[in-house]
Amino acid sequence: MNAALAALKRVCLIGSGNWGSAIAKIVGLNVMNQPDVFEKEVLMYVYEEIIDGAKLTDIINLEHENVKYLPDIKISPNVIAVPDVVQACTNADILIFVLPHQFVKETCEKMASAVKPGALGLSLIKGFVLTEGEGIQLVSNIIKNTLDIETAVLMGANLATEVASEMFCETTIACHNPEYHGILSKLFQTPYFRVKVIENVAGVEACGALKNVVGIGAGIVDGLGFGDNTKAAVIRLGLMEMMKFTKVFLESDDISVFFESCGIADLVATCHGGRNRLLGEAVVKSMKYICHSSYFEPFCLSRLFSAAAFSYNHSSRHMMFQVLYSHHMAKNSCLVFTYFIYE
Ligand SMILES: NC(=O)c1ccc[n+]([C@@H]2O[C@H](COP(=O)([O-])OP(=O)(O)OC[C@H]3O[C@@H](n4cnc5c(N)ncnc54)[C@H](O)[C@@H]3O)[C@@H](O)[C@H]2O)c1
Ligand SMILES: O=P(O)(O)OC[C@H](O)CO
Repeated sequence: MNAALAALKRVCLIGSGNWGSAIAKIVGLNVMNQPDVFEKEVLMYVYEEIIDGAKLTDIINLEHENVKYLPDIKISPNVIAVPDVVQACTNADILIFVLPHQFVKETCEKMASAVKPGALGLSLIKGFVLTEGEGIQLVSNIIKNTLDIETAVLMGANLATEVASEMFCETTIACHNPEYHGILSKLFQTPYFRVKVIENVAGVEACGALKNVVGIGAGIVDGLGFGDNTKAAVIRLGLMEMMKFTKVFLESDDISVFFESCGIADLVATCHGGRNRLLGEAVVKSMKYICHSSYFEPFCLSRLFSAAAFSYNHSSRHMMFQVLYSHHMAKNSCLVFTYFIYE
């Protein structure tokens, strides 16, 4: 192992929402319990908000609880909330990114001059970044290219509130450099949060992003009251589409990744207990009918990474749900999630 890897590691968290706060609980305790591996203090960048007249950072530092995004869960006191992202990342060796994907690029640009050369990035962000011109990009590539650091990912069937309540689950970490595998396990593994580390970063990350789309489809099925058999069909078809996407757009034939926690397990968890599922259900219940080719995006804001078209004909009970997620990616190529459900 090289000298840089052997020195004590300073960890920071970039993001502090529902998942960021749950992960802060794990990382804070693991860092404290391994003083031979990690520095004790973990700075956590918190996008400042005022809650009942008080700053969220002050509340977290006084009460050791993120009262807005993860109430009733205590975070260990060595996790210090800071509102300045540059302060949070300065001198850190491991930077854990857990922001909603739409904020990642601007946040990295602010951090660029302060990040330690040779630091390791780790993205827990599930989504793709869509920009005019460059099309769909992996979040890990945005971090890697903006900060010039190696970037790993962590994805899995990890609904934040369940993890925070210490209910058993598994997760998948992917990192190209095997020298980091051990330290990443030490940072995240607990008796209830079981870590497997592999090397297929793009495959793991694609699973985390694509399952959101299927989760919205599952919510639509729930909203329409179509039952568990239909939802199982959507999950199966969705998994096949996820595989097809990674083969076509990431040129990856590695299907083993779909059988890790980041794959089928996260798909099932999201389709039953995720917010993407809630979104799909809420859209159907609140709107009943959405014209064909109306754009889904305004309704779900950041939750969908691309434009989607949805149509439902109530009288014939025929539903079609499409996500045109490759529209901007390559000229003349367009892979489409399409669910046809007839009764
Ligand atoms: N919640 C889960 O169960 C869960 C589990 C696994 C992965 N994830 C993924 O983790 C990522 C973060 O999700 P979350 O659930 O923690 O978020 P969240 O929806 O709970 O919170 C949103 C966060 O964004 C912050 N924010 C708002 N405006 C901002 C800005 N302009 N700049 C920077 N930050 C801003 C808020 O302060 C808050 O911390 C997502 O990619 C999500 O898919 C979530
Ligand atoms: O609430 P969702 O749908 O964003 O899913 C949360 C997590 O990704 C589940 O692992």
